[in-house]
Amino acid sequence: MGKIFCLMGKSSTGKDTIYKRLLEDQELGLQRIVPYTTRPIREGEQEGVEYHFVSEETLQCLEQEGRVVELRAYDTVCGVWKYFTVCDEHMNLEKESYAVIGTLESWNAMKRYFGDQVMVPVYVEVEDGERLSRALVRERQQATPRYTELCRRFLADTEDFSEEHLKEAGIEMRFQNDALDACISRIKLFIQKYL
Ligand SMILES: Nc1ncnc2c1ncn2[C@@H]1O[C@H](COP(=O)(O)OP(=O)(O)OP(=O)(O)O)[C@@H](O)[C@H]1O
Repeated sequence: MGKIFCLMGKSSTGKDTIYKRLLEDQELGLQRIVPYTTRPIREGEQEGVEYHFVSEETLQCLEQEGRVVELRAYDTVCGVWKYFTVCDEHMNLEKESYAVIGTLESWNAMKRYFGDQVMVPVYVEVEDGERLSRALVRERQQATPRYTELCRRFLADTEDFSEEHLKEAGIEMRFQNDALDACISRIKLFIQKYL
């Protein structure tokens, strides 16, 4: 049976960077779970790459079939957009293992759906001052930096990833992302024990 390795952590802890490197690693052979959304496709995006872009009707069908693993709905100025994970025909847990980036909420939902035997948490941490500094460097590079949103997320993280919430979610092991390569090596060794 394959595993699903779920990368979690506060904002700017390096989840996306680590995720890409893990997926590139041929020795691990981890697969991606392409998320679904009901938001319209944007220029430059491709169906099945960033997301599977589906209608509200398709979402309802998937829900009726019991295939929706977790769902988040956002009330935007363009209407309600839903982002969700589907256990679809592309998934083959008998043969493959997967990597995903998750929130604590999606982690809990995936655990309920796939069970403890399948789900493995990979929780990434960075000292707060360093994390804020990395977030700022990244935001400065954006065409329109959104510093208010950066601050909002930074503060929200404290509550979202409180020790209490981590304990409830059964997350004990932590990976410090100080030096990137060393952190990825530690995560790789950890993952290999399950494969
Ligand atoms: N070990 C590291 N040392 C220095 N910079 C790093 C390290 N790891 C990642 N970074 C940088 O920190 C920034 C945040 O990393 P990344 O975008 O991967 O984080 P994230 O956890 O996916 O963030 P978010 O959840 O906010 O999208 C990026 O600019 C990335 O290049």
